[in-house]
Amino acid sequence: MSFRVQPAAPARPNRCQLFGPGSRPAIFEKMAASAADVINLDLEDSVAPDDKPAARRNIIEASHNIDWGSKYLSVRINGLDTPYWYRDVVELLEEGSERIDQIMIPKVGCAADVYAVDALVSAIEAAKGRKKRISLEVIIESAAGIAHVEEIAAASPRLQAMSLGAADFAASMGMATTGIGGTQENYYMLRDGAKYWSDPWHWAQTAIVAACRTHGILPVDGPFGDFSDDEGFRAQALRSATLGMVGKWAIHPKQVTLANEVFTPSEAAVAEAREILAAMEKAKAEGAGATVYKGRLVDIASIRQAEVIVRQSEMIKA
Ligand SMILES: CC(=O)SCCNC(=O)CCNC(=O)[C@H](O)C(C)(C)COP(=O)(O)OP(=O)(O)OC[C@H]1O[C@@H](n2cnc3c(N)ncnc32)[C@H](O)[C@@H]1OP(=O)(O)O
Ligand SMILES: O=CC(=O)O
Ligand SMILES: [Mg+2]
Repeated sequence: MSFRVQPAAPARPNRCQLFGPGSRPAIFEKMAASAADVINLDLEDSVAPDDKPAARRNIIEASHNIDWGSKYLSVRINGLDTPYWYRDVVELLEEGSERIDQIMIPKVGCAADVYAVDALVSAIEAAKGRKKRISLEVIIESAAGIAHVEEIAAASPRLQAMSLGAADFAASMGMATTGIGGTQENYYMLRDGAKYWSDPWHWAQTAIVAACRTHGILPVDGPFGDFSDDEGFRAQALRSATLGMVGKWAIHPKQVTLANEVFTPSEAAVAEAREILAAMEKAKAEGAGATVYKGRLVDIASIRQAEVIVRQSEMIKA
């Protein structure tokens, strides 16, 4: 480990972030009753321009009137290139209740984008005497966002989470696809006439995970657009979890269970992790730094790997 120790990410479950348009208040109660850890009420791309003011009102009212239970309540504001974002922040924090936990900033391209929102949030909190310190989350969904991902991750002590937004990311990168996440028909290797599909989101995900882990932020996989394709969602989510992401968005309620399943360590995985820890305790007592578990090497690094799984499981149960 570097002399600069890797900070821990916020210790709260973030297995599924359920989205819903702020212009559709009829679904807010259903979102609150869902099994998602995080709720994202949207003011951005799922809300038509003429509906933005009404959507703000709906979200402000819902922050006062709906019982959101223990959910982490986040509101996605509009991008900093629009005329809407400052009113989103001002109205939400001047009139919204203390129940709002977080603001999500879309299409972040550099650290200064986060700094600008942080400054506005800080001023309103102080002016209004708000008690709860609002946290921030960002979406990496542009060429600039991925190019500056590390400085963005370091941009504010308020920053808790960072998602990959596959739809806007694909558009910004000029990718030849209209698919939101998952396997892309034309992204394959060819060998002896057989196609082997590859993952075009992989490099962006790993860049996000590395930036997040460096700065103690939760890395999250964004939307999977085809909500009729459960197996496609599961495959994408399993890849994300394997790479170190802690959760995934749901853009339809049926994706919540799928995300929770993938991002909750299975009993078998936890049992195995505990066995590895026990095997290493025994090795340590015998003066060894490495031993054999089920025919394979485990050593002191295996302790750290196993602890990731045990910690995740205990945090979810708490
Ligand atoms: C690329 C991005 O930026 S993604 C993030 C922004 N996008 C969003 O927020 C979109 C979120 N999702 C939605 O708006 C909707 O789910 C849609 C438009 C995709 C589909 O909506 P519908 O056509 O109503 O879906 P469907 O008929 O299958 O809904 C089934 C039930 O779930 C409810 N429901 C639909 N969406 C949601 C939701 N996001 N949260 C909670 N409940 C929901 C419906 O009201 C319906 O309830 P009912 O059985 O009591 O009648
Ligand atoms: O905002 C999300 C995206 O995929 O774009
Ligand atoms: Mg987007």
